[in-house]
Amino acid sequence: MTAATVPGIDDAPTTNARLLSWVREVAELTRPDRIVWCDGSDAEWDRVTSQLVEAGTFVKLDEAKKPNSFWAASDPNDVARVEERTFICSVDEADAGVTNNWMAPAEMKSIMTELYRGCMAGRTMYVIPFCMGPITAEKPMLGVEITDSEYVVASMKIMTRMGASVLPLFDGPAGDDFVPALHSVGAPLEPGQQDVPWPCNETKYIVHFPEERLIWSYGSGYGGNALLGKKCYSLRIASAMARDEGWLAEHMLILKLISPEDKTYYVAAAFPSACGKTNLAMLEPTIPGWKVETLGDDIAWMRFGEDGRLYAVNPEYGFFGVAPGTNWKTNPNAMRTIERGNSLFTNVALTDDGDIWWEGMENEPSHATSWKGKDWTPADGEAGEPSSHPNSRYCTPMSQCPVLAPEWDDPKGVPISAIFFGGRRKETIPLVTESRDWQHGTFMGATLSSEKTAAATGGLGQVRRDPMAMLPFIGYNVGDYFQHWINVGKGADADKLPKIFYVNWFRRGEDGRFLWPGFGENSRVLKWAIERLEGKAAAVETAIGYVPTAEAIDMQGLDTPIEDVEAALKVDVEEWKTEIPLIEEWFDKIGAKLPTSMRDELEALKLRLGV
Ligand SMILES: C=CCn1c(=O)c2[nH]c(Cc3ccc(NC(C)=O)cc3)nc2n(CCCC)c1=O
Ligand SMILES: [Mn+2]
Repeated sequence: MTAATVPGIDDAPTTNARLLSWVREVAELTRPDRIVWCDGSDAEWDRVTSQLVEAGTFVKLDEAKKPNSFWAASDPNDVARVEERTFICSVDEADAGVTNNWMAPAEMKSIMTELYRGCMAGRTMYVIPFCMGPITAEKPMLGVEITDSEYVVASMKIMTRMGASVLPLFDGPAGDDFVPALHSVGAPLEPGQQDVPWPCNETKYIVHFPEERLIWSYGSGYGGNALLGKKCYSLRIASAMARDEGWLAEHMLILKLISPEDKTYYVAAAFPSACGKTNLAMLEPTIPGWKVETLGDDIAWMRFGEDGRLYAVNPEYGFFGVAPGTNWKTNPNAMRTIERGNSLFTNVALTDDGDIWWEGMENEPSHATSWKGKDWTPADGEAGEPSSHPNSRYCTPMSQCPVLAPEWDDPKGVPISAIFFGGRRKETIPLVTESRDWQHGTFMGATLSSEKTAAATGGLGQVRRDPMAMLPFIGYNVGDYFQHWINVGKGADADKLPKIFYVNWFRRGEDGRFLWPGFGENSRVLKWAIERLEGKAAAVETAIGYVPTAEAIDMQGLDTPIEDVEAALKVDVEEWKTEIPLIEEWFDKIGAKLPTSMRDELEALKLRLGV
């Protein structure tokens, strides 16, 4: 059987020659039993979700509790991004840099071609045309994911604009530049062989060929590895595009802040995973009269507008959020979004009455089915067996978010007034620090540090450098990435650039208690930052940047003792002196491609600290 005879090969709803020949080539190699061109319709959703229920991958939730929603359990060995199996296969190794795994493109292609050979036997090859960002953009950012996973088809309908709505674009000028993204779970089926609920392969490769704008993924069915429009396209490939074309593809939320005087400000913020980034994106401010609306919780593409300001769009169409810790206190808007249904829940607990539950959510069930498909009770939780995996996810349509900003789909994007970098540090780093200028702000982002989280496999709790929270997502050399940020600043009108701030919600006192109440109270920090932009708020110039005194923070209604706020804001020169060698170690690791201006910023910091 050649590709030409695969059922579905001629159902192509497009005349895009490049796409047709790529689909034929892949079908030739992977040998699927049939080809389905995805149209993103509700009928298609019903087909693939029913098939997943059939296969035992999905359990349909109670219609009254979560309409049109499903619980899914992955293979316990396929639960997170696999950073050690993620590669940037640039032509030159130097372009991958020290923070990426690299292999020569030709070698990687020969290895993966053999893995792909016949890998879709017994399966359906789905062709998913999608668009990252508004389809009305001047230059729609198109991609096509080929996959043999129904789970991916269902998830991509939530996370991207996909199917019939984007197809016409493939027959227009943007159609020539679509990013091909090939995915297989790597589990061919022999005739008559019974499938498993979560097919995957012990051998996993998540590979990017940046110069070709090409993505090859094999062996994992899990979100970050398999939904290729997200981390693979919108960050790793897009960051290489952005470097070449003079824009920014960043791991940032986008939120809209509305003051009591009805003034609007847009903020982008980068935090490593599990730092509460989605909670900030959907914040319920505690200070009267202030409102937050959401534009995105994970990725921001920022381009200069005619007025010289940076305009951000969110390339995604849904939220793929960390479930544990999400509840009616920490993120009521996320809870309201998922309550509306049309969502997928992976590696969370299934309650006996057909709903989902996870650690931190209200109303702990006395019995449930754990993410491993086993009986679970709170006693198991106490015995260290959580009901849900720490990296379990909800996948839900953005359009259902009650505080979604009306301009969420505006192809122009929104003008960014402030950029926040932040990490999870129990000491040294103050609650909020304003940068001296763009270059100093770039240094803050470049030296961002955070305690490790569950989103990636590996140790929990220790501090790691995570520049701009992009460490796992930079599609090229990290030193060149910093240089690109510096170049963006140089090419712009200084007073049109967003002001850069650094925040840390997680500082603890001697007794180990959190000094700052966080969550909705973070609106007080956002307010201070906005007032700084307006020249209305006070700050003290310190060795590390401009830091508010506790008095400069709006404390009305806050029952946190002012001593705690002062401790949260303290710049302890001695502590910072211990930070310097850690930064030097990080800069030495980057080596020759580290921009001299970053070295200069470090030397200037040492001077200001009296090191
Ligand atoms: C917009 C909110 C950002 N944010 C925070 O600002 C934040 N702060 C903290 C630490 C903290 C935890 C509990 C309390 N207080 C009580 C009463 O439990 C205070 C601070 N945790 C936080 N979290 C949860 C992090 C894990 C995902 C968080 O998301
Ligand atoms: Mn993320």
